Amino acid sequence: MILELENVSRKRDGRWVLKDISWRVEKGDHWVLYGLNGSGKTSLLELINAYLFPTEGTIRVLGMEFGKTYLAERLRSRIGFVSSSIGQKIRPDDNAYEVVLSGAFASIGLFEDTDAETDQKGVEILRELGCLDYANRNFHTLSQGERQRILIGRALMADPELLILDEPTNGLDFIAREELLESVARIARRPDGPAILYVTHHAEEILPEFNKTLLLKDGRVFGSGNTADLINSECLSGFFGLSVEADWQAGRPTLTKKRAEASPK
Ligand SMILES: Nc1ncnc2c1ncn2[C@@H]1O[C@H](COP(=O)(O)OP(=O)(O)OP(=O)(O)O)[C@@H](O)[C@H]1O
Repeated sequence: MILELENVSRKRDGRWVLKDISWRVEKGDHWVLYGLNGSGKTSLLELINAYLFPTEGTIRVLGMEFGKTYLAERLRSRIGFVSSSIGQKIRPDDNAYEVVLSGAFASIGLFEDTDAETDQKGVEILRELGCLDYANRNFHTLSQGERQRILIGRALMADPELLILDEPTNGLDFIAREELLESVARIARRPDGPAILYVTHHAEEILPEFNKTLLLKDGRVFGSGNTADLINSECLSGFFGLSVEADWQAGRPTLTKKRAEASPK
C-alpha cells in the first residue's frame, strides 16, 4: 500500500478546505488527481508530504502513520515531488546534471561528492528522459519543458516509491507538453517504477497509463476509481454542474462544453 487516507479533514483559517477524504493508492496503480481551481489539490499534496497535518482522520503514507512512526524527512526522501516551486528554489549556478544528481541526496544543490555509480545513474536518467544534449547547461537557461524533465530526473534519482507530478505541463507548448507526457508514460510503464500521482486541471493530459482517477470538488471526493468510469460525459457533467461531452481518442479524453440548443423562433 502506497497511501491510505481515512476520513481526513483539514481546516485552514477556520474553514474546511478538505472534508472527509477516504482514499487508497495501491502499488502498481497510477492516479490522476483532477479538480478545479481551489478544490483542495495542493492542500491534499501538502498532507501527503507532511507539510500539513490533518485536523481529523488518519493518513498512512508508504507504511508510515502520521504521529506514530512518522518522520517527515525520512518520508520525503521516499517520495519524488515535482512542482514549479521546487524549480524556483534551484541555485543560480547549478547545471542540469548537478540538479539531477542532487536528487540522490534529496537536497537543493549538490554539497557532497558523488561516486561513479551515482554519476552513471544520473547519465542514464538523463538519457531516458532525452536530456543529454543540455546536461551541462545552466538549469535556469533551459526552456520550461527542459526544466521540467530535469526536475523529473532529479525526483527519479532516489528511486521513489511514489512520484508526484503537480501540474507539470504548466506553461508548456503543445509539442513540449506531449514530449513530457511521453516521458511520464515511459516512467509509468517501468515494471518496478514508482506509483504516479499526476495532478492536473486538464482532462486531455490523462494518459492511458493513468488507470485510476480521484475527482476532487470543493474539498470533497466527488468520485474515485477507474478512470474510464469517471472521465465520461455523464459523470463529468455532474462534476462540473455543466453539460460536457467527453470524447476518447487514442486512449486520451477531450472535453467540450455542450452548446445550448438554439430555441425555435
Ligand atoms: N494557507 C492557506 N490558508 C487558508 N486557506 C487556504 C490556504 N491555502 C489554501 N487555502 C484555501 O483552501 C482551498 C483549497 O486550496 P488549494 O490550493 O488546496 O486548491 P487547489 O485545488 O490546489 O487549487 P489550484 O488548482 O488553483 O492550485 C481554497 O479555497 C484556498 O483559498
